[in-house]
Amino acid sequence: MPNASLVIANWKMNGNKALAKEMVTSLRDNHEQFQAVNVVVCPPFTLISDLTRECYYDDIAVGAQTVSEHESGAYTGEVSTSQLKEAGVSYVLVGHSERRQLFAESDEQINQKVKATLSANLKAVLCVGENKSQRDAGETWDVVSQQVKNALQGIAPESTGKIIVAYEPVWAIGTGETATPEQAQEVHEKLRALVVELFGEIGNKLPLLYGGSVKPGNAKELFSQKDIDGGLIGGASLKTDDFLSICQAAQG
Ligand SMILES: O=C[C@H](O)COP(=O)(O)O
Repeated sequence: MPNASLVIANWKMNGNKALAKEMVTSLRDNHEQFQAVNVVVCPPFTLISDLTRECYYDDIAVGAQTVSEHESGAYTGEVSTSQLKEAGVSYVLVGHSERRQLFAESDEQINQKVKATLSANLKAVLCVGENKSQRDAGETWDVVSQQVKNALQGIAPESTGKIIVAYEPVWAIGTGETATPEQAQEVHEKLRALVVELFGEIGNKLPLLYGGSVKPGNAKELFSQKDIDGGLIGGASLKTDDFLSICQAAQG
């Protein structure tokens, strides 16, 4: 039976004002069906104010898809943690595989972004995951564990309450090829042990999300796995009905 606590929508470079309104209206109207689930929507920067304006009296939080590791200054095109905070953001995705691949974000930069996010008292959603060739070579856990260790280097256990880890196998992102619940659980179980090793017992409370072609049809089974506490949803979060079904599946 699913008992997932957190579902995050990542709209990537999609969406518009109409979708922002439609999504919030739909989540609001159906909220009693997923009361036990924290729902976060991460739109493009330009739609953050639309979402925060619509959500401010609801139990829906707004997130950003990335952030600068710098506080302010001559970084054309970047957005800082304090600017996000002022805009009403409470979650930040850090180290999404598209940022790593397409924008060459390094482990060191991701570590700085996690630190900047936590210092601003925002929640950091650290994204990790192996690509197809790494999985085929049997390197999944080496890759994932190293990404987690590098990103969380120097983070004090006191910050654990503001960290979420999202396991997103790159080969499952936007491909329709979901990790099986067993494949996902296998990595999540190791992730659970790793965060306990890094932070102590409090690591047992750190939410571990699965992402990668989560759909209404597979969400319930994925969310039923012991160490899967919710999902990071891409494509299906752009369709109001699908996203709603996934939020309902999280509650069980
Ligand atoms: O951040 C979300 C993930 O990249 C998953 O995307 P997807 O659900 O379209 O596979």
